[in-house]
Amino acid sequence: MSEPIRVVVTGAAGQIAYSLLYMIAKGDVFGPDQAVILHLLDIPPMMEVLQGVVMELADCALPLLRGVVPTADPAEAFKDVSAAFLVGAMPRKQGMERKDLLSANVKIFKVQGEALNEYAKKDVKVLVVGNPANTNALVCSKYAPSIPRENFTAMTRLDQNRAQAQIAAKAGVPVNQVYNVFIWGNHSSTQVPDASHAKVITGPNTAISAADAVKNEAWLLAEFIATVQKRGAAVIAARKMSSAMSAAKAAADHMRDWFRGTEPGKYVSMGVVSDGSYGAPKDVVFSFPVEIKNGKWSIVQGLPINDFYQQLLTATGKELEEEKAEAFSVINS
Ligand SMILES: NC(=O)C1=CN([C@@H]2O[C@H](COP(=O)(O)OP(=O)(O)OC[C@H]3O[C@@H](n4cnc5c(N)ncnc54)[C@H](O)[C@@H]3O)[C@@H](O)[C@H]2O)C=CC1
Ligand SMILES: O=C([O-])CC(=O)C(=O)O
Repeated sequence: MSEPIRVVVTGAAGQIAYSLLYMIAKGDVFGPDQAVILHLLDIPPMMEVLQGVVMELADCALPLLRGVVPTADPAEAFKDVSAAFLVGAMPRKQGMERKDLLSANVKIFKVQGEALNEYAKKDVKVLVVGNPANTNALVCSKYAPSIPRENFTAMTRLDQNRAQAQIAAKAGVPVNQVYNVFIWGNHSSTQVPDASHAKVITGPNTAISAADAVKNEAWLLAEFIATVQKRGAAVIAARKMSSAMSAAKAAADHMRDWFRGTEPGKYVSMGVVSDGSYGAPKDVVFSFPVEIKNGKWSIVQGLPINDFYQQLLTATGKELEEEKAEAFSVINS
């Protein structure tokens, strides 16, 4: 058993954290041999609620959990952390787009970027979940210049998991028989769920394209895309609150793969600072298919993209550039 690592979860008294903390503390993310000390950040009015979460974590009697630090002080929360789940932010309500949260949330990520810069380990891996996640991650990275930009990522794994589940249901196979469906661009309704490279496992050493498995190209190009793009809003309409259990699972998946790597030939979606690959605008946080080895992600290169998807990629990239401009005008106002 190695030394415990320190992991911060912000918004620790909120709904996503309620599921996520359990997954981290029981070893789903950093593995069964990695002990953790959890730093729980929330705002001062939530400290009593947070104490309840601390009590429940103790009552789970989890052997990998070696300490819990509940706090409202970013300096204490980010001190020496190796991984940061930035969840704490306002969620949207019915009828809103995620970018409508920019003015409420973007300043949180400036403050937390500064705190990461000052107090976290320099190799900290940061996952931004709070919406609008891509632009918040970009802002956070800008205010943490001493930490490499590739250490700041935004969550599009929930969208990928949704896409995988839709294809599995349509093809009539378990979800783990579907791979290489991924998400381009923004975690917003302009995101591009791309099944054109996806495969469905049909036997011990055989796989066919998702198109052949679902036998319905029109569905893949229209209803599938729209369902994934609008799934967050559909959950809000039904639950009157935004996705939480599935968001926590996706955050755990994202960080697990980042720390522990992806299987050869299998891609995952991550919002990362764009280098302009596939014609995406540079210097926005854009979701790409990535492969991960030794704790480092790299964008999968050379995938053929047809005109249909290219147009959608251009539109989601444009939205990210607009969000970026708005975010910095809010910060500078
Ligand atoms: N990227 C994605 O796929 C997804 C993102 N989200 C986003 O995640 C965020 C959190 O969602 P929920 O947990 O459902 O919300 P919630 O309202 O249940 O919890 C948010 C928590 O953050 C805390 N908080 C607010 N400002 C903070 C600050 N400056 N520092 C630390 N904590 C702070 C609040 O007090 C609250 O306890 C929302 O912005 C939501 O839209 C939700 C689902 C999926
Ligand atoms: O839809 C929302 O506002 C929450 C979210 O990001 C999602 O469920 O994908």
